[in-house]
Amino acid sequence: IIFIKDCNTFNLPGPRPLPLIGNGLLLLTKSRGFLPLLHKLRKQYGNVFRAHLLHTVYIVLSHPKYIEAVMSRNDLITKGYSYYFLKPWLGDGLLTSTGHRWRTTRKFLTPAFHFKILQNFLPVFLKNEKILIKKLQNYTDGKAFDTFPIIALTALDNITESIMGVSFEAQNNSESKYVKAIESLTKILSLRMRNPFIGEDPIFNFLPYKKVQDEATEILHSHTRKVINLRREELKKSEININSLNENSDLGIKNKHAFLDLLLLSEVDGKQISDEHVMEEVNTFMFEGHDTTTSGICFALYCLSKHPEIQEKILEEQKSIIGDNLDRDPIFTEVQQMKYLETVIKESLRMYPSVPVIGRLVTKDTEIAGLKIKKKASILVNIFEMHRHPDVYDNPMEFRPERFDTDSASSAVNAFSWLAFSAGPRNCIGQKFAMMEMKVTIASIIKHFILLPENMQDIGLCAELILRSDTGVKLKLKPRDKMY
Ligand code: HEM
Repeated sequence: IIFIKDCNTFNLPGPRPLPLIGNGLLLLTKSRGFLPLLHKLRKQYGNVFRAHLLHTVYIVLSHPKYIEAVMSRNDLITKGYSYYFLKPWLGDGLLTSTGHRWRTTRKFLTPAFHFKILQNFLPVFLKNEKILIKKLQNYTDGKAFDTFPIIALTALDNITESIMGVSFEAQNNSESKYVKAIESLTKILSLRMRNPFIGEDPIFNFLPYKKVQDEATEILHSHTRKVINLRREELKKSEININSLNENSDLGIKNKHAFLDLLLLSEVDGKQISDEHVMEEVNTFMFEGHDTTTSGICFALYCLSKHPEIQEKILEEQKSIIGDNLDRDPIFTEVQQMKYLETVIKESLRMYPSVPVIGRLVTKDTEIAGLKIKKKASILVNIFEMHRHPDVYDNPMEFRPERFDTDSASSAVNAFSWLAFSAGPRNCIGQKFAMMEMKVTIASIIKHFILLPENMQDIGLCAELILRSDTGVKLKLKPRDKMY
């Protein structure tokens, strides 16, 4: 009766809920079935539909008309129920927190991602890209291989050495417990998000998944503790203190390891930041800062492997910026000039957004684009579906970077129809960092190799917090002739 009342209250189309379980059975899919299921439901019920998971109503949006109305609001900043599952791992870090805690932390951390600080990370990305290129030389035997585990280590080194200011050289250790723990934990967390029964703590706590989750979380937390302790030791030995953090260098650049140093040395609301808060932010940024860019780089390489002509255009752009000696490292302003490469990355993030679905919780009765939404509803913004919606992008399955060429008359991309980095107050704080890292890494790979497609038809996309593939994001490599 409650569900029938709910259906009427929301006055939205959607599958008919069963007593108690709602649409729980319908949504019980394997990881690779989740995005196709949301696609099927969108086709059946339209750009906004509802589904019930036990006691929670989910409102799924797939069109900019509704999505813009949610993302641009300052009072819709609380994350949806699904983020609850992230708490044992990320606590109240920037991704999962809300209210005063989120506002003060966001304001305090934003300067750490200023472009003047980002310039200092270019040498880190260039150093790690060179180690990656050496490793990739071992994959030129003509066989297809999965790029994900290799790029994940590069991205992990990039985030730890830049914003954390410490080095573990994950790329030189082929087995990274950290990367493996993230993979198994995100699998369990996404299962809990999809499966309402496993989502319930009293059931989950008795399942073997709980033990796997606890073990993986401990591996991740102990790695984070190591990062923090190492940086603490280095700070003790160095001249850096709260006063030097606030001083600008000649270039107007604050301390280059601003992120972790800020957390360790500064005060918020008149108090030193607690150890627990520091842990939560470091866990959040280690995860958000490497798994997302890994997914972004791997799917971009995958798209490029199917488009030799686009690889050539990237190479042409590199020559026009760097000159004929492509072995020379780019400087910061040159990375910013790589506009064509940027359109390639945007187009690849359109088709393969690293974060395919995001959620918000409605904390008071409200109206969104003419829809009356009741308190406690959970909104799912289906970025993946919107990015492939034929009403939003013509021929959406065609890989066409020119869509994002701002000089071209045909580029008519509305600000809210490309949401790879989300938008509004809770957009991605690391987007400039990510774009620079992806440009540096992809440009270097294209300069050294020709990417060839692997013949498999089905890439088995899985929305496991981050977009992955259960078959691996595969391609083949051929060394590029040095004549360029
Ligand atoms: C291709 C790379 C990336 C993509 C596609 C991406 C995408 C996103 C998206 C869609 C959100 C919104 C999530 C939500 O509302 O649930 C987000 C938030 C966030 N991202 Fe990124 N991200 C990327 C890289 C990074 C990097 C490199 C960092 C850190 C250095 C980072 C740190 C964060 C944080 C901390 C948040 C939460 C921000 C807040 O709520 O205030 N991301 N990102």
